Amino acid sequence: MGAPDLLLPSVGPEDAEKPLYDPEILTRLDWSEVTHMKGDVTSARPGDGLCVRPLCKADYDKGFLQLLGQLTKLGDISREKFNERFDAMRSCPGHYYVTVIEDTLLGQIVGSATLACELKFIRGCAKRGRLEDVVVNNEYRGKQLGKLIVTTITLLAKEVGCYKLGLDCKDEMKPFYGSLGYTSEKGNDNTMIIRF
Ligand SMILES: CC(=O)SCCNC(=O)CCNC(=O)[C@H](O)C(C)(C)COP(=O)(O)OP(=O)(O)OC[C@H]1O[C@@H](n2cnc3c(N)ncnc32)[C@H](O)[C@@H]1OP(=O)(O)O
Repeated sequence: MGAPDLLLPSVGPEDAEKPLYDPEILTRLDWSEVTHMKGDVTSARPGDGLCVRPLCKADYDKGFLQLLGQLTKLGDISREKFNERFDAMRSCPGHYYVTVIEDTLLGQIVGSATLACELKFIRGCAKRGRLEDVVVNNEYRGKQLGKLIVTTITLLAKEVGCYKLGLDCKDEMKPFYGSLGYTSEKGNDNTMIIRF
């Protein structure tokens, strides 16, 4: 028996394409009351060559992390570390919905956002959603992909039973989220944090 090939990918092709969450949920989103998308764009009809779907491990090779690098500091993330984090998320069904837009013609991830769900005791054991890590590749901005990915996550949160969906953003982003139905609550428009 020869020495193991160290260049082999750590996951087989089937595992690489396995979605983080059931993509069927995306087919159930109700876009009927969304009026802010031009050209009747939805997650099912995102535009020529585009596809909205859950993250999969193969996206490591499709520029997913480089895209997140346009949002914030990324750090050094090996394939192994990425796969471990992906598996940890997939082992908590109903909690992590990392959703991407792929340009299928180029095989590149060009947009992403995450719905993270938090289970509560309050409100009769309710579920609260958080919209996280919204980013569109800078070469694709201004083409409604930001609106598309945020609206997809908003409808997804409703579909999976969140009673509310929150986000933190800089002041300059408030008009963007405001145009998509998000509001600051009266007397509670400051989110306070402690960084570690
Ligand atoms: C909860 C969070 O994750 S907050 C972090 C948000 N992400 C970032 O700041 C990362 C860097 N920025 C980006 O990736 C992109 O600029 C995004 C995601 C904010 C917007 O993506 P785009 O694809 O350019 O947005 P899209 O084309 O859908 O624009 C929608 C509307 O929002 C407006 N808009 C877009 N970006 C901004 C902005 N930074 N500030 C104010 N308005 C904006 C557009 O002018 C457009 O208005 P229109 O419909 O009247 O033409």
